[in-house]
Amino acid sequence: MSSSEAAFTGPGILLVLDGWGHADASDDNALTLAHTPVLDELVAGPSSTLAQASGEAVGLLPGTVGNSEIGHMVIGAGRPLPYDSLLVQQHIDSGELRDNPRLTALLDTLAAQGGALHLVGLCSDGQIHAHVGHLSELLAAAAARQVPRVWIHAITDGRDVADGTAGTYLAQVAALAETAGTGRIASVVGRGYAMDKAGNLDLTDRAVHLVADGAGVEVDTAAEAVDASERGDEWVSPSTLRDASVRIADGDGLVWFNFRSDRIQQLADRLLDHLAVTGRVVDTLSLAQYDTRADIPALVQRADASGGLADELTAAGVRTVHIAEAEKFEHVTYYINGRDATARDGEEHVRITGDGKPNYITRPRMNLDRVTAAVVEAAARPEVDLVVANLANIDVVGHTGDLAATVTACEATDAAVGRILAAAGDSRRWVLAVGDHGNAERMAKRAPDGTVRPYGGHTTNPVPLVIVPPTADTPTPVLSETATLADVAPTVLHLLGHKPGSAMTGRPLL
Ligand SMILES: O=C(O)[C@@H](CO)OP(=O)(O)O
Ligand SMILES: [Mn+2]
Ligand SMILES: [Mn+2]
Repeated sequence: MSSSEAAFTGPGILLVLDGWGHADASDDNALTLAHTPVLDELVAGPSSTLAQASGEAVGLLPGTVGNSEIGHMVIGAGRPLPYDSLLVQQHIDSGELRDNPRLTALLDTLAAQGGALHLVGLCSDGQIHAHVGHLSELLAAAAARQVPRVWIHAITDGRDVADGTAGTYLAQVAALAETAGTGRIASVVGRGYAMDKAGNLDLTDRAVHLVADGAGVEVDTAAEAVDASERGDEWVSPSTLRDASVRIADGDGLVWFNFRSDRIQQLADRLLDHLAVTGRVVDTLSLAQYDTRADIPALVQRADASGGLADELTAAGVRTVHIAEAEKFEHVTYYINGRDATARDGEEHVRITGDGKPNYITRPRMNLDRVTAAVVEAAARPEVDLVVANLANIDVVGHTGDLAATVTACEATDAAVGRILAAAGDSRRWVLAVGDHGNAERMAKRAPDGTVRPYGGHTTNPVPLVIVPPTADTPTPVLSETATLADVAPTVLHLLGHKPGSAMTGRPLL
């Protein structure tokens, strides 16, 4: 029995530092540029290793950057899960998507009755919410079934891919439509409007009226809409193509091609509500399953993510408190529990909110102080066996692409981790700190045209995974060299004195 086994079993804190990736020091690594003495000491210690958090290690296509959804799902499941993007690609490669009976029925009805097909989704190859290759397959399917009119409602990115690339992707979409022999861009809108997930319905409704009614700035080309943006690709004003001036008509069809639900579902529900109240019946499908209020049939079903930490902890009667601010609340509850929002017996959810719509560049601390205080408070409760928390700053501020703000976010996170470690020591709790994917360690990227631009997106880098003993005099475990996010749940169960779940393929790291 290694010493760490005896000394470590007891209450703890599972702390996800969102966007905390590992890369060598460089002038675009906000984490190494920042003064982070606490994190530096953790990463340099013997109970620190690097965990793979992207690509096949977590159930993504090889070479695909990690993301918060799959990151938290795999942290909770204790095994890689085939993510929606991978499942969609498999259905495309096998021909199943094109022949999907739900899709062919919709397309054949449109062809027979002369209805238009509207395709709505994020136009980039970021692989976090969508991929233009999936749009290409839908265009080919529509062409094969002779749908008379196919309109593309393009959402521009600038967050999963470098800002300033939307024009390139829209040109690619036009070329894909040309190749498919059908499809034209009818509208263009930034994801800031179309993919808000924080309930800012004023933003969502701008996208609703654009897609449904063609209400937007009139432009002659999609590039004109992009070039007119004063706030980058994420905030391209809702723009309608003059020579299309499309509105969705009764009897048309609508297919959503984002494979990830959390940032498109608000638009999907609002748009379907608007169509319903304006008397338009529109057959709607989504590429993958959505968590919308409306029941939207999906072309590709999700992988089962049950049998993870939440199920195992509930079965063992372990009491947990899950804490995050709004930006990452679903991640430490719904996703980490295996896409299940139901709080288990013995599970408390604490959602920290702030005041108003923060500008993360001017407020890189976000609501970190409130989140930290909630973690410290939960850690002091002896009846709480496990605190599960997410500190959002490194990722959310990293997405601004602003290096200075992200450095500040890293430094604030470092101090917060120091406070949490002190609270853990006071209540003799171990801490497992881990990133869910990389982000801040790479804040610039060479664009296709060779220029180096700010980059706020995720990375394929491994993430630090550190275990801190409950007290200074407890032996410090030496962690194995290689790990993946699938090893977190088995390790947490081990640290709580339980064996890994039978569905888990990851293994305890000590
Ligand atoms: O903000 C988001 O929706 C994505 C990036 O598009 O990041 P994350 O996976 O960290 O939520
Ligand atoms: Mn994340
Ligand atoms: Mn992110």
